[in-house]
Order: sequence, then C-alpha cells, then structure tokens
Amino acid sequence: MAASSSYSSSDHNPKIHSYDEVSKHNQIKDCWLLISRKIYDVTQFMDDHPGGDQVLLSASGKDATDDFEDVGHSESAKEMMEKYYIGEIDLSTVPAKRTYVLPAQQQTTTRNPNKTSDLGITILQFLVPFLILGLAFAIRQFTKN
Ligand code: HEM
Repeated sequence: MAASSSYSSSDHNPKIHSYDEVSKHNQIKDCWLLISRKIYDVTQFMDDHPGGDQVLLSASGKDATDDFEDVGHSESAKEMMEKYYIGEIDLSTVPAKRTYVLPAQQQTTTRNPNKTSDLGITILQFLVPFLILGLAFAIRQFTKN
C-alpha cells in the first residue's frame, strides 16, 4: 500500500491520531479541528473561512463538534470538509466530558442558609397581615372606650 500523508473520509484505513496530538495543532499557521471523531487540517482554509479564522482557532485543541453544529453549517460546508480531512481520533485518548456538579460541601454551606431565610420571609408574610388586623382591632376597641 502506498504511503500517503492525506486521507479522505472514504478511506478504509484512516490515520489515527491521539487527542494530545490534535491539541498541539492549535495555531493560526497549524490548525487542526476535531469534529465528529474526524480530524481536519484547516490551516490552508483559515483565510477563506466565511466565519473567519478566529472562530476556527478557538475551536482547535478541543472537540469542536458542538461549535460546528451550533453554527448550522450548510450541506456545501459539510462537503467542503472532505478536502481538509486528515484522519480519525483515537477515542481512548479523549478525556471524558465533565459535567458540572455542585460540590456537596457548597450545597450545604451556601444553599441551606438561603432555605432558612426563605422560611423566615414566608412566616413574616403570613404574620404581618394578622398583626395589622390585630392592631386595627385594638385601636378600635381603645377609641370606643
Ligand atoms: C472544516 C471545518 C469547517 C468548514 C469547512 C466550514 C465552512 C464554512 C462555510 C462554507 C461557511 C459559510 C456558511 C455555510 O455555508 O454554512 C461557514 C460559516 C461559518 N462558520 Fe464554518 N466551517 C468549518 C468549521 C467551523 C467551526 C469549527 C466553527 C466554530 C464555531 C465555524 C464557525 C462558523 C461561523 C461563525 C460561520 C459564519 C456563519 C454566518 O455568519 O452565517 N466553522 N463555515
């Protein structure tokens, strides 16, 4: 099989790159994108990209799938990608996605005081009308006498 430095997405033997390697190509003169497990070398496309070079640069060095999809690229944009395809990502090297979970400590220290003051406000809102009513009644009794 002849050695080749570039591949098309229809290749049966795509070049596999690690996530670390992809992350290193994050400069204006050397920019790779990771989109849907596929890797694209968009260095030559930077100046021609209708969305500008800065968005491509900021999407490099990470998984850019969501960024790419969020823009709602046209079918012709997706066909254009083929030209820049250079291989696939080694999935075992991709760091697991982190979803933000509020630490347990923070949940007890910051949330509970709010709950306590919420309860205080509710009780006050309930009591104040009764206090006013009681006061009005007392004044009425006092002025009658
Ligand atoms: C190989 C990868 C990419 C190719 C071939 C590509 C191609 C294109 C093309 C052809 C357009 C014109 C509009 C269209 O036809 O949809 C476009 C617009 C745009 N692209 Fe990309 N793009 C790529 C990656 C990205 C990435 C990773 C981002 C990151 C956010 C991005 C952001 C944008 C933005 C913001 C626009 C402008 C949308 C507008 O103003 O209408 N693109 N791109």
